[in-house]
Amino acid sequence: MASSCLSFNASVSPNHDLFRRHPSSPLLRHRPVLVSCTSSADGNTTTPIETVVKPRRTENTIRDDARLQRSTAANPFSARYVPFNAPPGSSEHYSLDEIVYRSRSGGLLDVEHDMEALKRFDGAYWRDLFDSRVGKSTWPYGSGVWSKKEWVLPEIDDDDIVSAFEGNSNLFWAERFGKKFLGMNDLWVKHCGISHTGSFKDLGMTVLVSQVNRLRKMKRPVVGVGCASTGDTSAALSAYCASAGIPSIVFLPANKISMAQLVQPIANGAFVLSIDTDFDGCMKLIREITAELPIYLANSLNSLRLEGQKTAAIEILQQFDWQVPDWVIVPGGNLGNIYAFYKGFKMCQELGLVDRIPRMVCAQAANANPLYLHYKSGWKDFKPMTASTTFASAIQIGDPVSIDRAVYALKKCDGIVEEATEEELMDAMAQADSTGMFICPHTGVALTALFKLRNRGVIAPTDRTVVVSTAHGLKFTQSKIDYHSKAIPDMACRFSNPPVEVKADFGAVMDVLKSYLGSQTLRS
Ligand SMILES: Cc1ncc(COP(=O)(O)O)c(C=O)c1O
Ligand SMILES: N[C@@H](CCOP(=O)(O)O)C(=O)O
Repeated sequence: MASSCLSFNASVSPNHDLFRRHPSSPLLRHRPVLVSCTSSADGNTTTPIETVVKPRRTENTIRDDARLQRSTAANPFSARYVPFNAPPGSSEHYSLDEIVYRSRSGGLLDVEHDMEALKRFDGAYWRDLFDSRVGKSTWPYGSGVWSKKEWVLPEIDDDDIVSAFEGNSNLFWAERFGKKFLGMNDLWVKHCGISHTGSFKDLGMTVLVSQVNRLRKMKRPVVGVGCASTGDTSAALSAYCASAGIPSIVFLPANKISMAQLVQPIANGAFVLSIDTDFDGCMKLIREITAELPIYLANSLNSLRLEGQKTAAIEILQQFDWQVPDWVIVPGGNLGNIYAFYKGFKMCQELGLVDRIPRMVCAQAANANPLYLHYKSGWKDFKPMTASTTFASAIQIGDPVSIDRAVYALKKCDGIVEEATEEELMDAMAQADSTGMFICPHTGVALTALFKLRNRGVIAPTDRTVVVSTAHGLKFTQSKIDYHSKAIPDMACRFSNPPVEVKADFGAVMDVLKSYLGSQTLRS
């Protein structure tokens, strides 16, 4: 039975930042106080632990502060690798300190948490704990990922964590876009791209690079960390590695990523290989290379990444004050993220923070749509494909490594797969931008899925719907320039807004302004 750790006048917790404030703090005087608990040997009862909150020394860094306040009590939480969707009775498992990406049978792995240990604390405990850490600068909980550390990498030492205080991204109420284009009143955009390196990959990379940092301190054979990338994984990997002083190696498909993405690993000092193939070709190569050389694999084939990415789902629930949205729409490429979202929602349900999970939609570009075709075939045979060029270049992937994870997640949440043509995704991006957003083409793919599901009446006007925006629009300005200058062959660019060229002359400027203002008056 889970025991609530809420009590009044309780002693302070050694484990949790909430209690790093002095207990007489006015903030704590009139509210229930979380206490940290140790478990009894039988695992059924929990006991509060007392700790002394030591005063901060001015020469301390936030890491020193965290070290000072650290608990001496044994950490009751743990996690390990198991085969993904293992058959009942399977005993195969690996320590997270092992370097392993595949199960014995060659299948995917998953990080399995000791759910019984986590269940000794009830949903209210976890909600309050996570809420108490938001908006603080306490190491490492100032990060939206590490504020959920017990559910992510419970055993890592805070000192080994490499974090840019990622996560805690804004959940934007898309009021005007929802009303104007969809007749919706409860549409939200989770801006995962407003982040350290401009995409949701930071959430997973902080976890992976932290674990690598730990492995290197343990003298495990990891000389560098490598990935194949369509531009966002490489940016995140190189930034987190640079911050920890770890060499990073990135395999990029030549001429297939944006200039802004290409310059990120270059600036962060990564060893950048521009390879004359597509992403799937790069992925195949990095898998072969990491099997031969002491280079740790950083793509989402490595299930550690998904532990960080799943916190975006927990964050959405938290931002809605633990109310569950009806729909969450995620653009999909290599297909790790859709499973990460499912896992985050599912853990919240299993641990009693919420009572249900949302339905999810995975949105793909029609030019790179192997999951969509698989879904349309009634989940019959999965056929990898050669993906064609798409403005949503970060999801130009034809042979996604996490196909099994994605299918599992979508089946479990009664999910849907949709696709977007180039014209649809570019129009949707322009429409969103015209209401004050500045989204990436991948988010345009997700918005197209929303348009289609609204038009078919699958998503109702009042359904609370979250569209996950996966990268910052500033990484993809060339696609916006092409669209607004109507420079795309066979595309009407219906929502383009090209600049008006005018002579440096008062009369000429007056003329164009009068005509513009007239058109505005007529429209309103
Ligand atoms: C901006 C962006 N959106 C969406 C995705 C798709 O995520 P996933 O590969 O986890 O499906 C990626 C990467 O693949 C991406 O970089
Ligand atoms: N969009 C990704 C593609 C690789 O995905 P990953 O999640 O497996 O690393 C990128 O930016 O490289």
